[in-house]
Amino acid sequence: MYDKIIPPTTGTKITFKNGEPIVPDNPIIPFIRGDGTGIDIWPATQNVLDTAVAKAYKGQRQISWFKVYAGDEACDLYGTYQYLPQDTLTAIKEYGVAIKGPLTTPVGGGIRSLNVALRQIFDLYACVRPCRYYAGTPSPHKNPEKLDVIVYRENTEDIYLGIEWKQGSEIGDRLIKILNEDLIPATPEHGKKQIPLDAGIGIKPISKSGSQRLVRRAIKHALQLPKHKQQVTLVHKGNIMKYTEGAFRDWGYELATMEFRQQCVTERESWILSNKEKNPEISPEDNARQIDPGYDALTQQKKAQIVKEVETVLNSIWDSHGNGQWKDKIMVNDRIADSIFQQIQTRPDEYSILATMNLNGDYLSDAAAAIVGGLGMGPGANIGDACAIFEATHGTAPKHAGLDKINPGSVILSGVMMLEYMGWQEAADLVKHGLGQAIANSQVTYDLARLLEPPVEPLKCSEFAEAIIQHFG
Ligand SMILES: NC(=O)C1=CN([C@@H]2O[C@H](COP(=O)(O)OP(=O)(O)OC[C@H]3O[C@@H](n4cnc5c(N)ncnc54)[C@H](OP(=O)(O)O)[C@@H]3O)[C@@H](O)[C@H]2O)C=CC1
Ligand SMILES: O=C(O)CCC(=O)C(=O)O
Ligand SMILES: [Mg+2]
Repeated sequence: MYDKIIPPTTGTKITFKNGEPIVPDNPIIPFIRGDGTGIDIWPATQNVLDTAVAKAYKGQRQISWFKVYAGDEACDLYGTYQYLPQDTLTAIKEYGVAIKGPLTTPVGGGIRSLNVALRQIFDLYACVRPCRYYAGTPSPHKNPEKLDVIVYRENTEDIYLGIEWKQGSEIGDRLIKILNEDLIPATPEHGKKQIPLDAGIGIKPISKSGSQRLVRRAIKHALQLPKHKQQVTLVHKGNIMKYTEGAFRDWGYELATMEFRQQCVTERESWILSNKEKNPEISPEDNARQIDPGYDALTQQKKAQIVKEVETVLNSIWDSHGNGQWKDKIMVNDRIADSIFQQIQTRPDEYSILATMNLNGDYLSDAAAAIVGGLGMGPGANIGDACAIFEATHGTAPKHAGLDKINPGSVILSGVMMLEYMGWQEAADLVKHGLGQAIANSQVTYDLARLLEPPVEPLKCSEFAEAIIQHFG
């Protein structure tokens, strides 16, 4: 079955039922060490996870790690350009749950991202990146503890599908010609627009099914959160990209109000309902005026549309959502992407789950991680219906590679997400506690040490892992 790797002789595989993992006490879990600082981070992570599992379950549960290869390490073993060998894909498919360090992607030319390829191959459509604050972590923000969000990033489409043509390539030029001469003129709303003849071209597909399965998972996750965090914000740049990003928003609302009608209320619905709660006699027109501040300046047709929206909401959900019942439902709202970048800084406590398309989520997860202490504190999970791969938000940080210096926190916390996904909450809690205590004691790596006031002597990557373990208690 395998060419150059041998699975552990003990342990069994994780299986899936209805999209959920069924985990034995001794699962075999493939891991990819990763390029660059992966060489430092992975041993530190494995040490912490194994010690936590041993302490929590006293030998009754244990992970059998299965080393598989990707990136530079894979080329060393399998030969030149063998960045993602079939062995690795076979192992992840067979064992279902895996964890990885970061992998290098060259800019401009060269191979396409191995990280993205893994997500696409295994259809890991939800990239889940929680950003929460650990007390004592230095941050450029005054109140970083107010940010407690989970970026739910669509992980398989958008421009990450990687369908693009280089400037000057034969097919790229043909495509521009067809668009300029045929397709754009045939679309009246595009007027006389033309694509510059010396452009590179990329395609941005956003599908209804892809958007809705992501939002479905985000809403299901919101249902598990404490009441005050039960909110899903659809993040988009739909004012500019109407049929991709705008459609993502519309499909998100459609899913929330069709599939989760009893559990969800949209922000606009909540305004309509609360207007009537405050003034039971309010006319649909006055209600419409209050939800749309520019109402009086609108055309008759637009006004009629909003009045109709008010009437429809009151007729369809007043009984189930009115009289304040909506306050116990999941709030689904939307924000324009550029605005959400400032909102998570200026009004962080107003947000919980941020459902995004691929590119926006990539940007937003780095930005949110920065608020709570930087990329060393940004874990992540790529989740599908029959597979999950856990990995940090950050990349290979090559300038720090091999120095036993980098912060392993993000991969360790990705391991925590994996333990929680497996239902091994006791071990996950030990790691979270140990990490929280280490940081609270200013036992931190260089990235956090340099921000502390006064600065402290940094721990090495491996020493930070040991400090976490010491604080298991
Ligand atoms: N999923 C993946 O595997 C990902 C892979 N990549 C790839 O990684 C490579 C390098 O990307 P790059 O743009 O440099 O981004 P990186 O995320 O690798 O690093 C950028 C900077 O972020 C800080 N940083 C990153 N990781 C940590 C950490 N664990 N602890 C503390 N600080 C950290 C460092 O800042 P400072 O030096 O200031 O301390 C580092 O120089 C590229 O090839 C890219 O494509 C990128 C993102 C994700
Ligand atoms: O794959 C890469 O090189 C970058 C991916 C990335 O930035 C991310 O997933 O956050
Ligand atoms: Mg990124």
